[in-house]
Amino acid sequence: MTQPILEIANLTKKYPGGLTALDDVDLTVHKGEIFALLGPNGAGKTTLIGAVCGLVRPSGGTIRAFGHDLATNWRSARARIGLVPQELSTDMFEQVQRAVAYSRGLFGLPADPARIEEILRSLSLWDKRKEQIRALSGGMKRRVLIAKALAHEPDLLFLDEPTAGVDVELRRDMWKLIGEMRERGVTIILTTHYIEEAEEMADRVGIIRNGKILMVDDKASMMRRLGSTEAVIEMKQPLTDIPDALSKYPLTLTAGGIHLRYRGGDGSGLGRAEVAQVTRHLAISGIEYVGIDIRDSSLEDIFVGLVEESA
Ligand SMILES: Nc1ncnc2c1ncn2[C@@H]1O[C@H](COP(=O)(O)OP(=O)(O)OP(=O)(O)O)[C@@H](O)[C@H]1O
Repeated sequence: MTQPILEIANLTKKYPGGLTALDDVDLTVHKGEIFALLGPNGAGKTTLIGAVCGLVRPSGGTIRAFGHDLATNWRSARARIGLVPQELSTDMFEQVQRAVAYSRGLFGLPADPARIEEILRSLSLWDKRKEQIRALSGGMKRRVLIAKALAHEPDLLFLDEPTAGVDVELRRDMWKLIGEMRERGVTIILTTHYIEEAEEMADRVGIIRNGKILMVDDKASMMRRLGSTEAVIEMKQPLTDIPDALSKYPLTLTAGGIHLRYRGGDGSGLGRAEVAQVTRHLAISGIEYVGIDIRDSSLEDIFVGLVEESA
């Protein structure tokens, strides 16, 4: 996973009116990876995708895709990029199969009914191929968007909030489908509000807010770097002080001394090991406790923390 497919440097977008939607963004995505761009509403995710797909004109910076500078070599790079937008804007009266075949033609590729059939079947759209898009359910419309984006067999696929507003079952199907596309060698960049989605699917996660990339890392090292463990040990009798022998651990007393709280570790298991040491010490010292509640931070906790910190 070393070959860069997309290299973005110092990318800035100021919209007329003065809003800076992208602020000096650097980002490199490698061949074959699933990259999730995670950020709250208005963070700049759609603008970033739009800049790569030629829908938004950057105010500054460079974008290279497949080794070509998009400013000078846009057409050949764009033909290898697919975009699944958030919403279907055209084609409502068109039949599914024709709309998908048309998308392929837009990129100058020869018609290939067998390929279109394969795409429609893989998205469970084959039975609906003769239906008008407007007659489909929301979930099926979303599948049509994906089929249209895959029709010209892109090497790099952008999915802008692929599962926003879809039910749990369809979300699972989407995840499966994205996994299958990756197996076929497609590099995937998806935007999402759903931490669960980034956690489940992505190899690497970029967190964006106010047009700035706050952090890019693979999930495991993000958790190691920013993760922590929290535990509440419920004492049988309230403690007045933390025993001296436990002073090296990140402990506090709350709930009138009934709760001995631990907050520390680094997401690598250290926190749990330290909580075990604390309870062992309590047992040896004859200090009784009646329960332990222990929890490792999730990517969600990390995301919320980062976004709040930068607010
Ligand atoms: N055409 C435009 N003109 C002016 N401002 C715009 C335009 N498009 C987007 N913006 C603003 O740029 C900022 C970034 O918007 P963008 O749609 O890129 O965010 P996003 O992260 O995709 O948000 P969401 O998750 O809500 O889709 C927002 O403040 C938005 O209002």
